[in-house]
Amino acid sequence: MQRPIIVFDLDGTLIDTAPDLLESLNHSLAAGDLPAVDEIGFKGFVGHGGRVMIERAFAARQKALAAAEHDRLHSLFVDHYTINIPGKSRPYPGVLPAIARFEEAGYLLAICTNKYEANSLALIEALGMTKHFAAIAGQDTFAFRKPDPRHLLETIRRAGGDPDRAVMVGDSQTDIDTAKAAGIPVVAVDFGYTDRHVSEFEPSRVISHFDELTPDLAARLIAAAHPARQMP
Ligand SMILES: O=C(O)COP(=O)(O)O
Ligand SMILES: [Mg+2]
Repeated sequence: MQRPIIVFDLDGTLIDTAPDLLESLNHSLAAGDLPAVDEIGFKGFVGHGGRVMIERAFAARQKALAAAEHDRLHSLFVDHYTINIPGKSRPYPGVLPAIARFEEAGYLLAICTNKYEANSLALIEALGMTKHFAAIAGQDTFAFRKPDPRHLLETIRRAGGDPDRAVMVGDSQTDIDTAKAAGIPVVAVDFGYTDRHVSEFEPSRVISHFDELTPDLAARLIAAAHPARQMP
Protein backbone atom coordinates (compact mmCIF):
# COMPACT_ATOMS: atom_id res chain seq x y z
CA MET A 1 0.00 0.00 0.00
CA GLN A 2 1.19 3.55 -0.76
CA ARG A 3 2.29 5.73 2.13
CA PRO A 4 -0.30 8.20 3.44
CA ILE A 5 0.37 11.87 2.72
CA ILE A 6 -0.22 15.14 4.52
CA VAL A 7 -0.29 18.26 2.34
CA PHE A 8 0.21 21.69 3.88
CA ASP A 9 -0.71 25.14 2.67
CA LEU A 10 2.21 27.53 3.22
CA ASP A 11 1.30 31.17 4.06
CA GLY A 12 -0.62 31.33 7.31
CA THR A 13 -0.48 27.57 7.86
CA LEU A 14 3.08 26.22 8.03
CA ILE A 15 4.89 29.55 8.05
CA ASP A 16 3.91 32.92 9.49
CA THR A 17 4.84 35.01 6.45
CA ALA A 18 2.48 37.93 7.18
CA PRO A 19 5.12 40.48 8.27
CA ASP A 20 7.08 40.01 5.02
CA LEU A 21 4.07 39.78 2.69
CA LEU A 22 2.66 42.92 4.29
CA GLU A 23 5.94 44.82 3.95
CA SER A 24 6.25 43.86 0.28
CA LEU A 25 2.59 44.64 -0.38
CA ASN A 26 2.94 48.09 1.19
CA HIS A 27 6.17 48.68 -0.73
CA SER A 28 4.29 48.10 -3.98
CA LEU A 29 1.14 50.01 -2.93
CA ALA A 30 3.25 53.05 -2.03
CA ALA A 31 4.58 53.06 -5.59
CA GLY A 32 0.95 53.16 -6.73
CA ASP A 33 0.08 56.03 -4.34
CA LEU A 34 -2.12 53.82 -2.20
CA PRO A 35 -2.03 54.13 1.60
CA ALA A 36 -0.47 51.24 3.53
CA VAL A 37 -2.60 48.24 4.48
CA ASP A 38 -2.62 47.07 8.10
CA GLU A 39 -2.55 43.48 9.40
CA ILE A 40 -6.33 43.30 9.61
CA GLY A 41 -6.86 44.47 6.03
CA PHE A 42 -4.15 42.10 4.83
CA LYS A 43 -6.12 39.06 6.04
CA GLY A 44 -8.89 39.87 3.58
CA PHE A 45 -6.49 40.25 0.64
CA VAL A 46 -4.22 37.21 0.95
CA GLY A 47 -4.86 33.66 -0.29
CA HIS A 48 -4.63 33.93 -4.08
CA GLY A 49 -1.09 35.24 -4.52
CA GLY A 50 0.44 38.72 -4.79
CA ARG A 51 -1.41 39.85 -7.91
CA VAL A 52 -4.81 39.37 -6.28
CA MET A 53 -3.54 40.96 -3.04
CA ILE A 54 -2.74 44.18 -4.93
CA GLU A 55 -6.04 44.07 -6.83
CA ARG A 56 -8.01 43.69 -3.59
CA ALA A 57 -6.12 46.50 -1.87
CA PHE A 58 -7.09 48.85 -4.72
CA ALA A 59 -10.68 47.62 -4.73
CA ALA A 60 -10.94 48.22 -0.98
CA ARG A 61 -10.01 51.90 -1.61
CA GLN A 62 -12.33 52.06 -4.64
CA LYS A 63 -9.36 53.04 -6.74
CA ALA A 64 -9.06 51.91 -10.36
CA LEU A 65 -6.05 49.81 -11.31
CA ALA A 66 -5.09 49.69 -14.98
CA ALA A 67 -3.55 46.45 -16.28
CA ALA A 68 -0.11 47.95 -16.96
CA GLU A 69 0.01 49.54 -13.50
CA HIS A 70 -1.10 46.23 -11.96
CA ASP A 71 1.81 44.50 -13.73
CA ARG A 72 4.27 47.15 -12.58
CA LEU A 73 3.17 47.01 -8.93
CA HIS A 74 3.12 43.23 -8.99
CA SER A 75 6.70 43.02 -10.18
CA LEU A 76 7.72 45.51 -7.48
CA PHE A 77 5.96 43.27 -4.95
CA VAL A 78 7.63 40.08 -6.21
CA ASP A 79 11.10 41.65 -6.41
CA HIS A 80 10.84 43.10 -2.91
CA TYR A 81 9.52 39.84 -1.47
CA THR A 82 12.11 37.69 -3.25
CA ILE A 83 15.10 39.79 -2.19
CA ASN A 84 14.04 39.71 1.46
CA ILE A 85 13.42 35.95 1.88
CA PRO A 86 13.21 34.64 4.60
CA GLY A 87 12.80 38.03 6.33
CA LYS A 88 10.90 37.62 9.59
CA SER A 89 8.99 34.55 8.38
CA ARG A 90 9.15 31.56 10.72
CA PRO A 91 7.30 28.25 11.18
CA TYR A 92 4.33 28.44 13.54
CA PRO A 93 4.80 26.97 17.03
CA GLY A 94 4.69 23.19 16.97
CA VAL A 95 5.28 22.83 13.21
CA LEU A 96 8.65 21.10 13.49
CA PRO A 97 7.53 18.53 16.10
CA ALA A 98 4.38 17.87 14.03
CA ILE A 99 6.52 17.24 10.93
CA ALA A 100 8.67 14.83 12.96
CA ARG A 101 5.57 12.94 14.18
CA PHE A 102 4.24 12.47 10.66
CA GLU A 103 7.64 11.38 9.32
CA GLU A 104 7.93 8.92 12.17
CA ALA A 105 4.48 7.55 11.31
CA GLY A 106 5.57 6.97 7.68
CA TYR A 107 3.70 9.85 6.03
CA LEU A 108 4.85 11.66 2.92
CA LEU A 109 4.75 15.45 3.33
CA ALA A 110 4.06 18.05 0.65
CA ILE A 111 3.22 21.74 0.22
CA CYS A 112 0.46 23.10 -2.03
CA THR A 113 0.53 26.91 -2.06
CA ASN A 114 -0.65 29.87 -4.10
CA LYS A 115 2.76 31.52 -3.66
CA TYR A 116 5.04 31.33 -6.65
CA GLU A 117 6.95 28.06 -6.72
CA ALA A 118 10.37 29.80 -6.74
CA ASN A 119 9.49 31.90 -3.67
CA SER A 120 8.13 28.84 -1.88
CA LEU A 121 11.24 26.77 -2.59
CA ALA A 122 13.53 29.63 -1.54
CA LEU A 123 11.64 30.25 1.69
CA ILE A 124 11.47 26.60 2.73
CA GLU A 125 15.17 26.19 1.86
CA ALA A 126 16.14 29.33 3.83
CA LEU A 127 14.34 27.89 6.84
CA GLY A 128 16.20 24.57 6.48
CA MET A 129 13.00 22.60 5.86
CA THR A 130 13.39 21.36 2.28
CA LYS A 131 14.37 17.82 3.26
CA HIS A 132 10.96 17.17 4.81
CA PHE A 133 8.90 17.63 1.63
CA ALA A 134 8.44 15.19 -1.24
CA ALA A 135 6.85 17.96 -3.36
CA ILE A 136 6.37 21.73 -3.15
CA ALA A 137 3.89 23.05 -5.73
CA GLY A 138 3.15 26.75 -6.16
CA GLN A 139 0.54 28.72 -8.11
CA ASP A 140 2.65 28.53 -11.28
CA THR A 141 3.76 24.88 -10.99
CA PHE A 142 0.82 23.55 -12.99
CA ALA A 143 -1.66 25.19 -15.35
CA PHE A 144 -4.18 25.48 -12.49
CA ARG A 145 -4.10 26.57 -8.88
CA LYS A 146 -6.16 26.42 -5.70
CA PRO A 147 -9.16 26.42 -5.43
CA ASP A 148 -8.90 24.15 -8.49
CA PRO A 149 -8.70 20.67 -6.89
CA ARG A 150 -6.20 19.55 -9.55
CA HIS A 151 -3.53 21.69 -7.86
CA LEU A 152 -3.86 19.52 -4.75
CA LEU A 153 -4.28 16.24 -6.65
CA GLU A 154 -1.23 16.90 -8.84
CA THR A 155 0.84 17.87 -5.78
CA ILE A 156 -0.06 14.51 -4.25
CA ARG A 157 0.80 12.69 -7.47
CA ARG A 158 4.13 14.49 -7.73
CA ALA A 159 4.97 13.51 -4.14
CA GLY A 160 4.18 9.85 -4.91
CA GLY A 161 1.11 9.82 -2.66
CA ASP A 162 -2.41 8.43 -2.95
CA PRO A 163 -5.39 10.88 -2.91
CA ASP A 164 -7.41 8.25 -1.02
CA ARG A 165 -4.88 8.33 1.82
CA ALA A 166 -4.37 12.09 1.99
CA VAL A 167 -5.14 14.95 4.36
CA MET A 168 -4.84 18.68 3.63
CA VAL A 169 -4.00 21.32 6.25
CA GLY A 170 -4.82 24.96 5.48
CA ASP A 171 -5.84 28.33 6.84
CA SER A 172 -8.30 29.72 4.32
CA GLN A 173 -11.51 29.19 2.42
CA THR A 174 -9.35 28.57 -0.65
CA ASP A 175 -7.71 25.54 1.00
CA ILE A 176 -10.96 24.15 2.36
CA ASP A 177 -12.79 24.51 -0.98
CA THR A 178 -9.85 22.91 -2.79
CA ALA A 179 -9.69 19.89 -0.51
CA LYS A 180 -13.45 19.38 -0.54
CA ALA A 181 -13.55 19.52 -4.34
CA ALA A 182 -10.76 16.92 -4.39
CA GLY A 183 -12.64 14.69 -1.92
CA ILE A 184 -9.85 15.01 0.63
CA PRO A 185 -10.40 15.70 4.35
CA VAL A 186 -9.12 19.09 5.49
CA VAL A 187 -7.85 20.33 8.85
CA ALA A 188 -8.10 24.12 9.22
CA VAL A 189 -5.79 26.08 11.50
CA ASP A 190 -7.57 29.02 13.15
CA PHE A 191 -4.48 31.26 13.48
CA GLY A 192 -3.84 31.98 9.78
CA TYR A 193 -4.90 34.60 7.29
CA THR A 194 -8.62 34.87 6.75
CA ASP A 195 -11.04 37.67 7.53
CA ARG A 196 -13.78 35.15 8.42
CA HIS A 197 -13.41 32.35 10.94
CA VAL A 198 -12.38 29.10 9.21
CA SER A 199 -15.17 27.15 10.89
CA GLU A 200 -17.62 29.03 8.60
CA PHE A 201 -16.18 27.12 5.65
CA GLU A 202 -16.85 23.77 7.34
CA PRO A 203 -13.50 21.99 7.29
CA SER A 204 -13.29 18.43 8.62
CA ARG A 205 -11.64 19.75 11.77
CA VAL A 206 -10.37 23.04 13.24
CA ILE A 207 -7.18 23.18 15.32
CA SER A 208 -5.64 26.08 17.23
CA HIS A 209 -2.12 24.67 17.64
CA PHE A 210 0.01 22.17 15.74
CA ASP A 211 0.16 20.01 18.89
CA GLU A 212 -3.37 18.92 17.94
CA LEU A 213 -2.23 17.66 14.54
CA THR A 214 -1.38 14.00 15.07
CA PRO A 215 -1.08 10.95 12.80
CA ASP A 216 -3.96 9.50 14.81
CA LEU A 217 -6.23 12.43 13.88
CA ALA A 218 -5.16 12.20 10.22
CA ALA A 219 -5.86 8.45 10.15
CA ARG A 220 -9.33 9.00 11.62
CA LEU A 221 -10.14 11.70 9.05
CA ILE A 222 -8.95 9.49 6.18
CA ALA A 223 -11.01 6.57 7.49
CA ALA A 224 -14.11 8.79 7.84
CA ALA A 225 -13.66 10.09 4.28
CA HIS A 226 -13.57 6.56 2.85
CA PRO A 227 -16.00 4.51 4.95
CA ALA A 228 -16.34 1.85 2.25
CA ARG A 229 -12.71 0.92 2.76
CA GLN A 230 -13.39 0.02 6.38
CA MET A 231 -15.99 -2.59 5.47
CA PRO A 232 -14.96 -6.24 5.40
O1 LIG B 1 0.37 34.00 -1.01
C1 LIG B 1 -0.88 33.83 -1.00
O2 LIG B 1 -1.71 34.70 -1.33
C2 LIG B 1 -1.43 32.50 -0.52
O3 LIG B 1 -0.44 31.56 -0.22
P1 LIG B 1 -0.92 30.17 0.46
O4 LIG B 1 -1.68 29.43 -0.60
O5 LIG B 1 0.39 29.52 0.85
O6 LIG B 1 -1.75 30.54 1.65
MG1 LIG C 1 -2.68 30.17 3.42
